Amino acid sequence: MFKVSNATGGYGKTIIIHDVSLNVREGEIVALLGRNGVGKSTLMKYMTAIIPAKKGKVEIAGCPAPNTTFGRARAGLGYVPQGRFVFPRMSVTENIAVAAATNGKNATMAVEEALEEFPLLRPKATALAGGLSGGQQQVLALARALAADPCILLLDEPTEGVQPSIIDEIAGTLLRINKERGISMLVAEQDLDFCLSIAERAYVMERGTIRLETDRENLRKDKALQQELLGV
Ligand SMILES: Nc1ncnc2c1ncn2[C@@H]1O[C@H](COP(=O)(O)OP(=O)(O)OP(=O)(O)O)[C@@H](O)[C@H]1O
Repeated sequence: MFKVSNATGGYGKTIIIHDVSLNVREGEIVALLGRNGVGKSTLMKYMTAIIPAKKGKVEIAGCPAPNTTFGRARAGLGYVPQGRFVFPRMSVTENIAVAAATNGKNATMAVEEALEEFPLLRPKATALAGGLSGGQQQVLALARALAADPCILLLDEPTEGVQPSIIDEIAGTLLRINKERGISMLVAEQDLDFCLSIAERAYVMERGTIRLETDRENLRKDKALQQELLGV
């Protein structure tokens, strides 16, 4: 349902990702693992058309993806970037309303749905997003992405800067959304345990390429692989 073929791109003349191909099937949660700097975020920026493609193609729900970031969002590609990038000077509800507008959704309804789905945001509804904790901003970034009704969600290091006690909650939330709404997910991470708790399948990146594709059981068992590719 989401497919990337021969993705090659980077910044200016510097190519960071080389011939990357992967797919996420309907209803699946797939991890994109790799050490710092291997190109996970760059690949996500390629998928969302934030950086231009030198080569390769992206398909969303079986159709060629539009060329622009906005077009891809409208085609059903949701994105929670690394560092979350909530709009800090907007309130929680304004952050959600802006995202709903992307898809021509009724903003009031989208805000109510989000507050229903993520009750911890309700007491903060009128607070500025910039004043929330890391975990709360992560939840807001997720709520914002969901407000546009994506069919596939890309999450870039959702556990980064989040207290360990909240990481399990984020895992539970992603599993619930996946199950209840059937949204497929690709999750870029360095946190192996987090990935093992949510993803059935994983791609492991090394130096801008996919080094291997594996499943949860193999990844869990293969300590040598964990050490070599992830340093854990
Ligand atoms: N805006 C940019 N301009 C130039 N080079 C960049 C830019 N962003 C990232 N890079 C380079 O691209 C390479 C891959 O970085 P990227 O952030 O994609 O890796 P990553 O696997 O997501 O790592 P991390 O876990 O640290 O986010 C690195 O060498 C990085 O220095």
